[in-house]
Amino acid sequence: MKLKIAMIGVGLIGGSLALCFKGKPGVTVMGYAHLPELKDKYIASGVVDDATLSLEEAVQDADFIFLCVPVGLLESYFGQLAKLPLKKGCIITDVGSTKASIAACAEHVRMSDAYFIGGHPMAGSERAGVDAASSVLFENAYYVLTPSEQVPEEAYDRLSDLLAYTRAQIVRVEPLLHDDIVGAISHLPHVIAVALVNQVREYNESNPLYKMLAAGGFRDITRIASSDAIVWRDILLSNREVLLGLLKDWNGQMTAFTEMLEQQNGEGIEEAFRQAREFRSVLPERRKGMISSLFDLYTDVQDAPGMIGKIATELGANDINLSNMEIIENRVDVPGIMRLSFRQEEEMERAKTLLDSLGYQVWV
Ligand SMILES: NC(=O)c1ccc[n+]([C@@H]2O[C@H](COP(=O)([O-])OP(=O)(O)OC[C@H]3O[C@@H](n4cnc5c(N)ncnc54)[C@H](O)[C@@H]3O)[C@@H](O)[C@H]2O)c1
Ligand SMILES: O=C(O)C(=O)C[C@]1(C(=O)O)C=C[C@@H](O)C=C1
Repeated sequence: MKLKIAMIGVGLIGGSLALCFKGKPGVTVMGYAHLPELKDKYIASGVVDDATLSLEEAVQDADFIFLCVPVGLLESYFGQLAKLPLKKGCIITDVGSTKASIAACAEHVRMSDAYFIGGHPMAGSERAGVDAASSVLFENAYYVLTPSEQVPEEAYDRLSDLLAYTRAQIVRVEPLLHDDIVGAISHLPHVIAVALVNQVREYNESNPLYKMLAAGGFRDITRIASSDAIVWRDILLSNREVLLGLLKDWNGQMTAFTEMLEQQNGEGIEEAFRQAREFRSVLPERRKGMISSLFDLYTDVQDAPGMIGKIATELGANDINLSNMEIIENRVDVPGIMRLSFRQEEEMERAKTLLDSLGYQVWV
């Protein structure tokens, strides 16, 4: 059986989905690019089988159309698709990080012969663009689908079957509930991370020691502050009402901390940390396939330039794939610390054993 899949927007998410589908039996993945340079890039990157600058050509005879553009562009694409001839039974889906406004928008546009099923893979990264795409991004992640009651089970099953190639776990959720929950666990954290980085950025203007001393804690809580500005502008504006409520509650949390500090309430602070640790300890494990799930090792480095090459060579010679390496502290008078990141836990363990045996002081 032949299947044509049209990817509208081939960035981090569209590109990662394309990589999951490309090369599967009978599947052809066609990318739509809105700029000539992107069309060439999509083809050269090998993420799609072909790419076109014509939306009509991209969706012609497509069995599935994936809208993988920033949320703010979806309304315009629904409008354009409604005017194009689509294959009977074609499934249109999106990957937007909000669902209620998108579902409402899709309902207003009559797309003859096609079904719309909202979607949202709960996996991603702070990176953007096709260069960041990965075939394992969705492995073990949840993939939310939000079909309306008008969508026949047969269409829902066809999309779920196709998404099996992502190795994500499909979960069906109501759009409004999705936005409440994802607002709290994804959108609010992005706002907090950005606000925190900007607060410290302002302090740093008067004293660069802020940046120099920023260590693990600051990095851990602020990785997502590097996320794409346009993608996140659209997400936050689309889930505005939910976020306004969440920010009110967040201000309440901050007020509680302010009061505990004013009253020197040590017990209250201890209790807040205990409750948070308990809840966090029952969150799902770091999911292996996700781009953001790197396994880190740390080691002391005396002479950084020489050491980087030496350690990379040792790991390479032992077939250990290093995903990233970075000196996170490097002052003339103090030994630096090097962070080595691996995609797989097993590779990190092998690197640890190897570096231990070579006399490096290594810790996880
Ligand atoms: N980044 C994440 O972690 C994440 C996770 C899940 C879902 N999402 C959702 O996925 C969608 C895409 O986000 P992303 O992270 O892949 O962003 P991205 O910037 O990596 O990809 C967006 C793609 O859309 C293309 N594009 C921009 N304007 C376009 C236009 N007018 N017409 C056609 N293509 C256009 C860009 O060139 C790019 O290829 C968003 O709706 C976002 O909410 C993001
Ligand atoms: O890991 C990250 O960098 C992400 O931001 C991924 C993340 C999230 O907040 O968990 C971001 C947006 C999504 O829509 C889904 C997942």
